[in-house]
Amino acid sequence: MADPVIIKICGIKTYDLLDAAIAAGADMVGFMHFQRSPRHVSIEELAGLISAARGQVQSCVVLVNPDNSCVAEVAALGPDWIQLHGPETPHRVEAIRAEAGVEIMKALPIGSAEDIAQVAGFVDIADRILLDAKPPKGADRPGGLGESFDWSLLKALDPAIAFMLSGGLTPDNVAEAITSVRPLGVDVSSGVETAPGVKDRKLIEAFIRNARAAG
Ligand SMILES: O=C(O)c1ccccc1N[C@@H]1O[C@H](COP(=O)(O)O)[C@@H](O)[C@H]1O
Repeated sequence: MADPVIIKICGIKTYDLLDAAIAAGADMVGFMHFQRSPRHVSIEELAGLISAARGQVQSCVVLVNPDNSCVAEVAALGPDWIQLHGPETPHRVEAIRAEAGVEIMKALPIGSAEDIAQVAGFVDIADRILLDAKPPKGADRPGGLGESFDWSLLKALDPAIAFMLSGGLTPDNVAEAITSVRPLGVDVSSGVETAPGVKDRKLIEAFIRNARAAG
């Protein structure tokens, strides 16, 4: 029997919604530390949220092209994962992984067949790969826009490469995403919100229920 799909609820800002995601059966929760995100939380807030998650659900801090001091500050809080969601090169991912001493998930933007080719360069360097929709030109952030990409592009990916899928997932399309793409896991932010940065307990529950039913 295949392993159950990993479910990550990203962009959690409050203890209430952290509890809701845990109660609904999330495997991972994500906390954004990126000023331009509507889901941004400060280092002080991160400290509390990571502690509250510990032992209950895996925690993941999402950073965008962080400098060494940011990596050190976040790593000191003891998250299970750091997600790198910017234009970090394989060399930089390797350096951050060594510096942080926590597992690294590298997000890669997919918008065309050429984007598939870059994935292989990160497979032996990151602990996990996350494939997300490429943001439109001029977007003010590299993710969390609720946009999906053409999943059929993934047919060109080496089937031995395991990855998590994100970008525009919702309670309504997550089952189809799982059955057609067969990802290692799914990651959602906008699709379980009523407005940017405002998570909804019922949408989190519906997303996890529908993902579990499919996966
Ligand atoms: O959520 C954000 O604001 C964000 C900002 C910068 C980088 C990544 C961000 N979010 C990540 O984007 C994907 C997809 O999100 P969505 O479901 O399409 O809204 C997810 O991994 C978020 O962690």
